[in-house]
Amino acid sequence: MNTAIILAAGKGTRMRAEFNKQYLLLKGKPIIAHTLDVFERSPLIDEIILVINKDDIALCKKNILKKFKFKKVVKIITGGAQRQDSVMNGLLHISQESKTVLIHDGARPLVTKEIIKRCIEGAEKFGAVSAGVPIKDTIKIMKDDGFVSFTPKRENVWITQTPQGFKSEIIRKAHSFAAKENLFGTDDAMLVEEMGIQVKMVEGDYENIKITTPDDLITAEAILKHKRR
Ligand SMILES: Nc1ccn([C@@H]2O[C@H](COP(=O)(O)OP(=O)(O)OP(=O)(O)O)[C@@H](O)[C@H]2O)c(=O)n1
Ligand SMILES: C[C@](O)(CO)[C@H](O)COP(=O)(O)O
Repeated sequence: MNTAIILAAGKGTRMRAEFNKQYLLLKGKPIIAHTLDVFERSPLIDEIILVINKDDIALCKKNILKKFKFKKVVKIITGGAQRQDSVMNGLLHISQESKTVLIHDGARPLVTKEIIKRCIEGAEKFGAVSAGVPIKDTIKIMKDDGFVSFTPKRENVWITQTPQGFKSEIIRKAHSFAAKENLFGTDDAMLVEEMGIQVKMVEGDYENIKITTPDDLITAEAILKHKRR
């Protein structure tokens, strides 16, 4: 059984919208509905755990789940203060039979069934994977004083995306380990790496952007218009 944990319990601060960015419309449809739709339509996903803000539950049930008839959303869980806490809450509710878990940002609505497939197959084969794309620009690692510390070789630098996929026992152990050691990661793969487990990068898509700031909405609209999705 394959489970998707879809994270939508953030505050969307950087979006500077009047309400949570997950419910902003993209081509007339809420961002979170776009995201859920791709996982709903993937034949490889058996169940979806949706993690949202407590205050959004009633609206989400009415305007998203009922309206778009998502049948694979088996549980709606409230998130936590940090993304990592929201993931942990989601992990506590996956089915016992779940062998593979994909963890995905609800704010990445342009994910595709092909990326989902690569992440599931990669997680089954390697135990831990992350979607990503090779960086196109040169990266500078900075010192606190604003001067460059060093420039990593571009061929070794990827932009991390989601989904990130894991064998369920690996990601459960990683989050328990992080909680015990008081480790914080901005993604889930970091926590697995901290346990000395290698994470394999799998091909994401440059269009699989995270809707974080207002300009990302313009980019996403343009991608959807161009793709006529
Ligand atoms: N406590 C949190 C924080 C984030 N997320 C989710 O994790 C994804 C990636 O986080 P990000 O893009 O940073 O969203 P926000 O935290 O809402 O944005 P900001 O940092 O601008 O407040 C988003 O789908 C967000 O809803 C979550 O479920 N729970
Ligand atoms: C998980 C992630 O999307 C990988 O790039 C990113 O780390 C999420 O960061 P955020 O600050 O929670 O958006």
